[in-house]
Amino acid sequence: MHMPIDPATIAIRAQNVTLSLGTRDAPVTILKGVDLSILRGESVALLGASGSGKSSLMAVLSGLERASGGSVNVGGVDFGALGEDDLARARRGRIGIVLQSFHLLPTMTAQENVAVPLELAGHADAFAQAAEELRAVGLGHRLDHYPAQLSGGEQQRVAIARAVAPRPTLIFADEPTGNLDAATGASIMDLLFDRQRAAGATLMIITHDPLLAERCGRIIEMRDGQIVADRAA
Ligand SMILES: Nc1ncnc2c1ncn2[C@@H]1O[C@H](COP(=O)(O)OP(=O)(O)OP(=O)(O)O)[C@@H](O)[C@H]1O
Repeated sequence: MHMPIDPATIAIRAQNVTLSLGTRDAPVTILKGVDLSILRGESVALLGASGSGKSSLMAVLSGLERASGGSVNVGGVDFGALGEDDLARARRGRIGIVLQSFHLLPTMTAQENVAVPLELAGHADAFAQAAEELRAVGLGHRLDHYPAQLSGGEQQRVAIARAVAPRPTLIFADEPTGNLDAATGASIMDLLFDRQRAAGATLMIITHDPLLAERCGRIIEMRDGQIVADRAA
């Protein structure tokens, strides 16, 4: 018998999501009706050819981009029903994002980079907690270093510490190992899974690496703005 899924266990529900960008005269339809439910605690790999819409889907699911049609519900919150301020508030502390090119603030130390989202989320002891998070990713000896003084792998560790520090329920990673050599990338993935488990978070990773995808619990494949495959890894 098909059991209905308890809504409390659903981290993300997307229904018939479309996304059109470009100009009014030359609109480009990027997402063409995406239906997707992701359970709390799942780890999901998003695969697909370049231009298939992976980053766009992640942008919509993380509230960075608004869907043109359909609905996006994250943790029971309907993103489409929220104004800009409420959407920003809903995202803060709930969603952590790790990107391929790290996106650390160059004028801030590692500790300051990690402390910023904690301060925004209202943590009184943001700096002490940031140091703790950096120790958890093996960078306790690099607190006062600026991004330019860190290797790519170290910068990605800082970015992961920053993303997970506010204890988000959702972690999105867009090709988090894309700029790293294979060995460094593998250790970064170990770390990401470790921090996901520690936070009890749901994880979605965009990757071109089939081996990395197999380490996730579920693999979703996109083609031309649609989901064409969805299976357990
Ligand atoms: N602002 C925009 N205006 C118009 N088209 C866009 C815009 N942003 C993205 N696109 C187009 O949408 C399509 C999907 O892009 P997206 O970045 O989501 O793909 P992707 O699967 O993540 O690709 P990659 O693996 O190369 O990062 C591409 O054809 C891209 O050119």
